[in-house]
Amino acid sequence: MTRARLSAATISRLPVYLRVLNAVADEGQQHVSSSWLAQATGVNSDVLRKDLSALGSMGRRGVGYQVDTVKAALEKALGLGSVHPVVLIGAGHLGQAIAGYRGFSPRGYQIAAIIDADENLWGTHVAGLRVQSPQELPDLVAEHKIGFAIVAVPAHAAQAVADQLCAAGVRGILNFAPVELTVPEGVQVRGIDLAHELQILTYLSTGQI
Ligand SMILES: NC(=O)c1ccc[n+]([C@@H]2O[C@H](COP(=O)([O-])OP(=O)(O)OC[C@H]3O[C@@H](n4cnc5c(N)ncnc54)[C@H](O)[C@@H]3O)[C@@H](O)[C@H]2O)c1
Repeated sequence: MTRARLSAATISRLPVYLRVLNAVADEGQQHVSSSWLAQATGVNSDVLRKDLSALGSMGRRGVGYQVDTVKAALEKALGLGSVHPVVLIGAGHLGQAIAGYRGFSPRGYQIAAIIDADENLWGTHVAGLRVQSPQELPDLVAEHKIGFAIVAVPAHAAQAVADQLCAAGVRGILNFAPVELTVPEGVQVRGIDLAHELQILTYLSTGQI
């Protein structure tokens, strides 16, 4: 199995399977059936079986899935098990909330540095980390071997920030700014837009935006 063979849709479901299996493992359960796991994750059982078979041959007829085995395969596929340092760009309202979020480290991500262009913020601390200037970005990326960035700057600044990140060697950007980023081949961008999600929800629930 190579991770590249998984579709984006499959990859997006893997954390959901893992979250449910972690809860099951915490309760001491060792096996789950595919139909139970499908229901618990809200995924069609054919889709679930296909997703998990892409990670290896794990399910056994009559026994189901061994929780630890599937968890290990999911963690490996998602690159968990090691800590991924992340740089956060933008220490404003959203940046501060992200920096304070405690859900990253249990899943293998650690905010290693925070950058902001506002010199009034340099030297102040957010979630225990010193806010640093954009000039320090290349050194920070190299020093902490940072591969990922979270962008929480205004839309008009986001492309320039993305350019700086790519030049510094960052390979993956989680972008909260409401703008499409252009990046070189080999760099991945995932955009998150809560208003956009609400619009989709509105359409799905009322048929109107
Ligand atoms: N995706 C979402 O659902 C969602 C939700 C809230 C906010 N946002 C977006 O997140 C971004 C931040 O929102 P906010 O409310 O935190 O704004 P904010 O104004 O409170 O903070 C933005 C911070 O970015 C800094 N900044 C500006 N240009 C910079 C640059 N070139 N390099 C480094 N830092 C720079 C500013 O100094 C400021 O501290 C905005 O683009 C906003 O639209 C997205």
